[in-house]
Formats: sequence, C-alpha cells, structure tokens
Amino acid sequence: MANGKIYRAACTIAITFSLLLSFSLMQAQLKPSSNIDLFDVATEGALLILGLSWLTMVLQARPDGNVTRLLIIGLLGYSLGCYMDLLDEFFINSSLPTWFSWLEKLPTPIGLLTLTLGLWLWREEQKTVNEQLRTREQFFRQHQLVDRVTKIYDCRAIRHQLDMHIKRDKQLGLVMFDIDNFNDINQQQGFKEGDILLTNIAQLLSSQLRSQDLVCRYAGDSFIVLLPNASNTFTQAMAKELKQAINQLNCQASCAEVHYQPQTEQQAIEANKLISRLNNKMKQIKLARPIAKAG
Ligand SMILES: Nc1nc2c(ncn2[C@@H]2O[C@H](COP(=O)(O)OP(=O)(O)OP(=O)(O)O)[C@@H](O)[C@H]2O)c(=O)[nH]1
Repeated sequence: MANGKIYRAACTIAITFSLLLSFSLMQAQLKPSSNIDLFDVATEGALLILGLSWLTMVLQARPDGNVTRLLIIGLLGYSLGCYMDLLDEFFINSSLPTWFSWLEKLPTPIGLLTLTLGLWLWREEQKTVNEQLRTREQFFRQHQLVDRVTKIYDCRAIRHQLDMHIKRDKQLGLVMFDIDNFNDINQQQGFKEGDILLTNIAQLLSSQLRSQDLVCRYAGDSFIVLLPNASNTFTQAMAKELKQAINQLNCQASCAEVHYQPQTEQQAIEANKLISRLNNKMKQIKLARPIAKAG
C-alpha cells in the first residue's frame, strides 16, 4: 500500500534514465542489420524483462521501508545495466560516446551488490517476523482464543495483544468495523449466509493487513483491527481502505478508529479503556447514521 510513492519515484527515475540514454545515443551509428546478433539481442532483452518483472513483484509484495528501497535500487541498477547492454547490440562500438562504455560497466555490479544487501536484510527481517508470528500463534492456539465461526482471533486475543503493545509504550491504531443492518441480512438470507459473510469479511481483513497487525471478531457483527506502530494518518488511511474493501462484499460497514500515542496520555491506559473509547465512538457513528428505511 505504502509503495505508491516508491513506485512512482522508481518509474520516474527509470524512464528519465532510459530517455537520457536513448537521447545521448542519437549521434551514434546504427549497425547494419546483418551485423546485429539476434541471439544476443534476445538473451539481453530477456534479462531486461526479467529484471523489470522482479522489480514489479517486489513493489507489489513489499511494504515501504529501507529493505524495499535497497531491493528497488538494486533491481533498477541491474535493469539499467541490462538495458545498456541491449542498446549496445544495435550501435557500432566505435561510434558510441566514451562515457557509455565506462558507464555501461557500472550499473549491473552496483545493482547486484545493493540487491544482495537488500536480500540479506530481508532474510533477517523475515526471521524476526516468523519468530513473532510463531510465538503469537502458539499462544492463541494454546489458550483457544479463536472465534468458532470465522476462525480468526476473538476479543480476548486482541485484549491480550493490545495490553502487550501498550506496555511497550509504542503508538498504535485500533479500528472497529460493524456491519450495518446485519440482522436484516440474517433475516433475509438466513443465518448460514450470515456466517459465510462474517467469514469472508474476516478473511478479507486478514489478507489486507501487515504481518504485525491483528484482526479479531470482537462481537456478533463487529471486528477490531490492531495496527501496532501505526501513526494516526496511517490508521485513518487503513480504516478507509478496509471499509472500501468490505463494501466490495456487497455490505456496508460503519467504521470507527482510535489512535494511541503514549506521550500524549495523562497516565498509562489499559486495553479495556481503549476498546471502550472505540466502542463509544462506534455508538456515536451508528447514532449519527441517516435513517435508511421507514416503516
Ligand atoms: N449469522 C450470524 N449472525 C450473528 C452471529 N452472532 C450474532 N449474530 C447476529 O448479528 C446481529 C447483530 O444485530 P445488531 O447488533 O442489531 O446489528 P445490525 O442489525 O447490524 O444493526 P446496526 O449495527 O445498527 O446496523 C443479530 O441479528 C445477531 O443475531 C453469528 O455468529 N452468525
């Protein structure tokens, strides 16, 4: 999600470099077509396409951060090297500017070195995330803090996790979703369909979160998402995005969020108090809804 900015920056850099390169080669002499080695063109073209596809995959799969930036710089360097290699297949070497043959040698090794550093840090980061997930999973399964219908965590799990994060004195965001008129859905489509909708919402929310976030079914038709280390702006953006995602399941949800910043609180807060703030906000939002139907 946070990759939008990086994606735009990466595309701008790549396009600018490619245009500058292509432009500076306008004075160079093209090889006669009989001298172009098609096999070299195909292999170097394939390497360029592979580099760009890895770049796209990284941008889609990774959250914003230093490791992602290293991977992007590495892959951009590698792709630029491949592009220059490909270009020089079409031009007579002696007509190319001298800087080109110098510059041509640089992007690939620098790119590959940066990529290697990025991959190494990614491995370290993944080890930590896996360890955290394993510990959390074990705790919840052992204590059976899992909701029977949706198979995600229940409200006791989120309280436990929330308490842990509050103790660490880190900011966090809490977002609550409450399905609108869920009673009507149960009445019109049956309780079983209602269960399926709850499960789909649970899966949808789980799939949209970062690895450190947690979603639980809080009560009948309401869910809470815990976003550790999240700023207020990030919490609001996530809330908006998840609400839109729920709308795609053909139902509406009311959404309330609270942000916890330890430094701004008068005294340490408990998980229950934070959840009750969230509940109160949700009640106000529900009360402020326009009356949809009459009679
Ligand atoms: N299918 C299904 N329904 C449930 C479950 N638990 C609670 N419910 C239903 O969820 C509904 C919650 O109703 P309300 O709290 O009035 O919520 P609502 O109809 O969404 O009304 P608003 O929140 O004001 O829009 C009730 O009809 C409960 O029977 C469950 O596990 N499965």
